[in-house]
Amino acid sequence: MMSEDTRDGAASRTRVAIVGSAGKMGQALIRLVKEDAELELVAVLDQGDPMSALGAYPGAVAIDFSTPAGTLALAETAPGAGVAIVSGTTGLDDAAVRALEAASRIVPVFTASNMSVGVHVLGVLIERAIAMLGPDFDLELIEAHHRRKVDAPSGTALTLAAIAQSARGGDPRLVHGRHPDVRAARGRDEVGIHAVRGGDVIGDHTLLLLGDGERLELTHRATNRDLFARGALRAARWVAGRGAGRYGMRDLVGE
Ligand SMILES: NC(=O)C1=CN([C@@H]2O[C@H](COP(=O)(O)OP(=O)(O)OC[C@H]3O[C@@H](n4cnc5c(N)ncnc54)[C@H](OP(=O)(O)O)[C@@H]3O)[C@@H](O)[C@H]2O)C=CC1
Ligand SMILES: O=C(O)C1=N[C@H](C(=O)O)C[C@H](O)C1
Repeated sequence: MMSEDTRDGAASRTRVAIVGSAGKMGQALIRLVKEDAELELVAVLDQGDPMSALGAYPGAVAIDFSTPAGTLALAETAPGAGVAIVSGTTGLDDAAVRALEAASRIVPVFTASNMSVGVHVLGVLIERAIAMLGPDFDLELIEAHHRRKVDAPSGTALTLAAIAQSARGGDPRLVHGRHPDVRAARGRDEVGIHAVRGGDVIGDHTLLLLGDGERLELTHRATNRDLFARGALRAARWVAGRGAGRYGMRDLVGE
């Protein structure tokens, strides 16, 4: 754990700690926080650093892009430290999900599987398109990410699939990929979901709405990780000083 000295005049700035600081997102966040006059970087934590160090920064916001274990440790520590949470970590296990929920009864907890406003808008468009097209269009979601991503499907794909399932109604089941052993036509009440991994793809998400004689393709492509970092910093500014509770992109940008 490295502590950063508080600079003169820092009192009015939002103090942030970065969890997962040595990672791809952590590094982007540190760079952008240092460029932002409204933010003050007070601590950086990565694998092996004691989360208890957050106890020195009550009122700060911990921004977490790490792993399920990192998120769990943060969620267990932040309430006692009086630190708000902004977490973008995906592929969380039940323990981390439960710990975030428990933490939100004591401190503000902002979570989003994707901190891009564009992806939030994609979710709104998906909801609207499904409502307007009706049940005769088949829904298949495809995501692509870099070769180092460990969770699949992406958190974003799961969020968008849940939006699609809810908009379709009737409890359609999520079908992961198509397997050669399963010889069957596509069911009507399915949402297909497919993960592609390779190269340096930052993050692509497409919902195919496949009808008879026509199809729609709703796509978001991220071309830079700063996109997600900027969203997380906006969330950190927004969440600082709020009451305990659970918050997300809808609270930040509306709809
Ligand atoms: N919501 C969003 O908008 C976005 C979400 N993400 C998600 O954020 C997460 C991180 O992504 P990315 O930065 O690409 O991943 P990286 O693997 O590059 O970085 C994760 C970092 O967290 C560290 N870490 C592991 N365990 C802990 C722990 N217990 N405490 C603190 N730090 C820990 C890792 O250390 P070590 O390498 O030693 O394990 C690593 O330095 C992923 O879940 C990803 O899906 C990513 C981009 C956008
Ligand atoms: O691991 C990544 O890189 C990303 N993860 C998030 C996800 O799982 O949805 C968001 C973004 O697509 C990049």
